[in-house]
Amino acid sequence: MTDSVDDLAAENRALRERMAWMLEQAERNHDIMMRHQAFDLEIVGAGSFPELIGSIFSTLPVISELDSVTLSLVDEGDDIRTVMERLGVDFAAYPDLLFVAGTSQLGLDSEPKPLLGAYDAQRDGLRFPRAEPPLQSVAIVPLLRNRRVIGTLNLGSADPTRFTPSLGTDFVEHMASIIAICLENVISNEMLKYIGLTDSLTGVYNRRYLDRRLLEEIARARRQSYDLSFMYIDIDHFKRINDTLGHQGGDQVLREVASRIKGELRLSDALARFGGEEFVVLLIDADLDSAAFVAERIRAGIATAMIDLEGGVKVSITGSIGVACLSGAEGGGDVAADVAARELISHADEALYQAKAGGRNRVIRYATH
Ligand SMILES: Nc1nc2c(ncn2[C@@H]2O[C@H](COP(=O)(O)OP(=O)(O)OP(=O)(O)O)[C@@H](O)[C@H]2O)c(=O)[nH]1
Repeated sequence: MTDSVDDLAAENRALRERMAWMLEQAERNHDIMMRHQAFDLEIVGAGSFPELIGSIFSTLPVISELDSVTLSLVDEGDDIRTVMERLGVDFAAYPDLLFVAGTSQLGLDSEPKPLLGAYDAQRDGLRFPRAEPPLQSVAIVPLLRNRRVIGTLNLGSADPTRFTPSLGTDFVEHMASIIAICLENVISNEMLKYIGLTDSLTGVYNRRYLDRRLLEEIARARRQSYDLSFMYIDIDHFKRINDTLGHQGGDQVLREVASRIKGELRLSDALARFGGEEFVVLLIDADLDSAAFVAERIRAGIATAMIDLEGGVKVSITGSIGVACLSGAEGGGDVAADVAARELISHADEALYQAKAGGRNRVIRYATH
């Protein structure tokens, strides 16, 4: 009798313990689900590429209790990288964001399915360039959009039992599908942004971008008391080039001139095509003397070497440049930033007019009377 009571009590205890464990698991799963739901909302709401990537790298390892999370993205022709860099993304800040030139370099099977199992230094080393502590198991999950593989989400754990080949993949696949949608969305948004801010013929910025940037830079230059300079560059007798070489020849000249101007600038300077054969340059932290010095280099760069056009034709051209400066010492006076911007542009334009009137192929500085 006592035995059976004892047995019952033991069984009861065991059942209670099991129940407590199950409750704990259920609570833990609920917790994980809630954290993932919050993560889904966070990434769906990301407004830009850096914001999305930042969320993935900072939040996902924490909520999933992973030791390493990296992304490999397919970037044929370096388009994504080029555009993001032009939009100011600093890739050095995202060492876990990796690019490959084609899907074949993702290391997936021909049927793109998640690969789960033990960490293999030879196979996975490149996917987890900075894994610390050393990884023991990994999940390589394809990022798919309309059956196209756009990359992989790489999850690494120091726990050898975390990812095993027999583990179900629904959860990681769901996570990867949301990440893939978000990635595609932000990348196309950033591409559209880029197209809206650049000149399709030459690839340099357009007027819309420069007008906006100029306002931001004026505000910053005032806060930090440095000089801003502005350059108006106009190709001389461009109409003749079009007349003799045709519009296509003229377009080639515009592209070459844009590239020669760019070659003389610092990364912080902004070059834009204002339309037609007019280019402008905004130079950050440059007084009138240094801007005129750069302008002189640009003038020489345009005039010195002949331009090779398709079909073996060579053409020699020159450009006229007007330079003006907004002094940091004055802080642009009391006028509003948009008024200061218009003044700066019109001063450079006035100097350009003088350069044209004075015989072209020259640099003229705007002089305050
Ligand atoms: N090929 C090409 N030509 C363009 C483009 N936009 C404007 N143009 C041409 O640029 C020329 C500008 O000529 P003008 O403004 O008269 O000046 P210019 O001949 O350069 O003479 P100056 O500026 O006085 O030295 C016109 O023939 C326009 O048709 C373009 O996108 N491509």
